[in-house]
Amino acid sequence: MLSVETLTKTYKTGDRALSDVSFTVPKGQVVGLIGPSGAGKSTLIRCINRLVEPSAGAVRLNGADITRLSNTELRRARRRIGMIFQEYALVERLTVMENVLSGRLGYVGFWRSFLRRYPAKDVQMAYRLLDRVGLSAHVDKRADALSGGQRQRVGIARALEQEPELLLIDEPTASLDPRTSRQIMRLIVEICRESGLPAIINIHDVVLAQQFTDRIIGLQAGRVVFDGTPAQLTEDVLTTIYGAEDWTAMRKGASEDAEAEEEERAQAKKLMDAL
Ligand SMILES: Nc1ncnc2c1ncn2[C@@H]1O[C@H](COP(=O)(O)OP(=O)(O)OP(=O)(O)O)[C@@H](O)[C@H]1O
Repeated sequence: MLSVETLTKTYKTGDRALSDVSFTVPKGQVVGLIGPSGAGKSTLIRCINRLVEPSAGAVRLNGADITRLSNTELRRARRRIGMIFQEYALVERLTVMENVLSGRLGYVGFWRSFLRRYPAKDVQMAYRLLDRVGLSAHVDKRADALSGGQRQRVGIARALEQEPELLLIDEPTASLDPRTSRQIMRLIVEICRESGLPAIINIHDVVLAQQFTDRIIGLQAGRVVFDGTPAQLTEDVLTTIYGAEDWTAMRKGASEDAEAEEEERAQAKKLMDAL
């Protein structure tokens, strides 16, 4: 379980990015983190793994307060926090398997990883995970030969190869088309449920967050202004989080995406019927 307690961050510039943010995420729960640009979503994710040092408050992962750890202890704790990124962060010239195995870098010694001699159990786990994310047929391909959706699947398998106790996910679908985005969100949520992993997903796409996550936390100017189920996220709440103008624009964008996709589907059906 993850517990964030009165977390506050003030940058050196004086910007107060987070104010007294508190919530807990139980095992297996997927939380969508939403809010307008500058609300503090990235800062929150980065404070949880201490890529950004919090100014005050605590972050407890299964009991241990991450904000109080020494550098050595922090390195060890970070092994247990899997990150998934918008731009995948793969090593392009390495194979799918090698990219997944790099999730073990925090565990194996330097020479072993340098020589790419991973223990057999790590390799077995990587095969199992690649099968789970649907990439069994692409194990030996170079990362730069994959589609965006396949790359993100490698990113997911690499994070899981760390045997994490928490997943922090930053805009996992921002570089993907709407259909692939839904597949990736579905995969992430299924995996978290089946392995009891808590996850926080920083996500711009409110419709996608509502469709797939268990719970949504809305940030505005560094404060939690909504914490509830997707069903509780009403138009009124969204207007409060984003402001009337921005929410109307976002909603219009989302319905245009859905219309474009419907159109695409109809075209594809016509083509199939004509064959
Ligand atoms: N390194 C930094 N130094 C100073 N201020 C920062 C820094 N990083 C972020 N901020 C400020 O902290 C606030 C929150 O920024 P943050 O990037 O966390 O928001 P966000 O919700 O992730 O935005 P976006 O959706 O645009 O990525 C903003 O006011 C931002 O200007």
